[in-house]
Amino acid sequence: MHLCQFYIFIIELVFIKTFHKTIYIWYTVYIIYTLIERSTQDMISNVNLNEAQNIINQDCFTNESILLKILSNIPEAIIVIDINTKICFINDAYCRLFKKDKQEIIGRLLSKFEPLARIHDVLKNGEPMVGDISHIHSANIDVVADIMPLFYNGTLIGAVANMKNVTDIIHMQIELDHFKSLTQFLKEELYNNNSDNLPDSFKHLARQNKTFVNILKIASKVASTDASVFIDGESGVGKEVMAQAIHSSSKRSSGPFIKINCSAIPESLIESELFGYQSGAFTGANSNGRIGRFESANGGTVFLDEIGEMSLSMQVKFLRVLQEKEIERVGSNKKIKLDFRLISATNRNLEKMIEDGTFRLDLFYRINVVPLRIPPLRDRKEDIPYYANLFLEEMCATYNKELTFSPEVLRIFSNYEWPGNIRELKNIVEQLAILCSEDIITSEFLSSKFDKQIGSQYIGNSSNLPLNKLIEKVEREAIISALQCTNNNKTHAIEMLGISRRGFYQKLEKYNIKT
Ligand SMILES: Nc1ncnc2c1ncn2[C@@H]1O[C@H](COP(=O)(O)OP(=O)(O)OP(=O)(O)O)[C@@H](O)[C@H]1O
Repeated sequence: MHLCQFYIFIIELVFIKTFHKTIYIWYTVYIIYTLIERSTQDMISNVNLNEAQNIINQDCFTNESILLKILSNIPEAIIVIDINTKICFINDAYCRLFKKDKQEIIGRLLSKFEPLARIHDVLKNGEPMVGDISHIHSANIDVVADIMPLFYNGTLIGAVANMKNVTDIIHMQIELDHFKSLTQFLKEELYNNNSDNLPDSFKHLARQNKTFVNILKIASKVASTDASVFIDGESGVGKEVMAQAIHSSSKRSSGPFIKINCSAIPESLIESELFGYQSGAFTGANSNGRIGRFESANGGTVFLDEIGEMSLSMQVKFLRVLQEKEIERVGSNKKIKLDFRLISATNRNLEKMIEDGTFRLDLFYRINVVPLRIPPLRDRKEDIPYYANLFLEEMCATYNKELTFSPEVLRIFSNYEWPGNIRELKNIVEQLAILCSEDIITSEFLSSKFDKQIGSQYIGNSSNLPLNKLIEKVEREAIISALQCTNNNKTHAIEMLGISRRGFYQKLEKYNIKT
């Protein structure tokens, strides 16, 4: 449709409108119909093959004016200058990009108003420049350019450049680089192993195991942010303990820590449990209404435990709350804004559940901003004596006793697999503290599940060694173990081993044990 046709259309419309509404509508339909018809005819004439063939037969593609027309219509900005930098040709895209008028610029010297343009370098050395990205000062834009020298009979006579505006891309690239280095910096900060000592809330959670100490360092750093943390690990490894430590060392520590055990809430009660309800919301509801778990976590931390046990319908409800950070109580349509930090945990493989279609990927992304994987106790054996002594101290305080472990028991504990992890260890220590009638807990008090470890604690698979070698091996391991149990306190280790101080130091030297 031509522009003038469009104007006629408007004038006709305005004119007729002053007469009558019905005529106006019919006339509008008529005008639109005729315009569509006319423009269709235009299109057909545009693709008139005979006419096109005639033009081609006139050798149009070698015709200078047609070639210039083609150049003019190319969407990339094109400029041709001669050896003196005089501008000989620019196309329409160039005028648009640099906001220049053809008449104003043709014949002028480019070196006068764009002295730093790369095209001057091509004029100097006759070498092409391909994919060159540069900033054009006069237009304050960034362009990517291909610049070719123009030779005539071997003599350099000028250069041609075609350019594309990449200002937005360059800005995006700069932003991307900025965020890349920021992410890198934050990653290094987060995972930096040589960081300062752990804050108090994390200190007591581990002693020697490097992997776990590093996890604690990450957790302590992330605690100061509001990022969602996702903790996974086998049952009893200490996921809830970790969540508590993060909360305690966060800026929300004075706020509530609300645990929601996803497997413990029946599907029918979920909404009222989580979101609360208004008075009279349903039969049997408390007449004063009740606030839900999310609302009671306001200003603090929500710990979503066993998140892998959630039904898909429950996941949808959770996702909405996490996205919008607002809830509606059952029986009310008033939205309540909430402010809480989310820590979730599971002992299930969520990646596998996503593959199986039983866990939503979008929910996974929302909860899993900083992942923390807690290793099982069998992979951090060096801390077993520490945990055992820590729990024994607690139990002694509870049951008003004074007990210690014999080194042998601590060695047995260190060799056991602990399928129930720290929870199992804590339970065993409590049982022993209750049952043991003597000051020192020896292997006699251990249940039959430790029989394998009792039998092989020193010998292991070395029973084919000659006796003197076997004794040396057992001695060496007993000393190392006593040192581990006492956290390298030599006086206590000597007491545990029941040997003289002199004998202890001789053996340290003999077995090359570094303390
Ligand atoms: N690092 C630790 N230091 C001291 N006690 C710990 C530590 N980790 C765990 N415990 C103790 O072990 C027991 C189990 O810990 P917790 O409940 O945090 O484990 P969990 O991984 O959340 O278990 P589940 O997956 O079954 O919910 C608790 O009694 C806890 O006090």
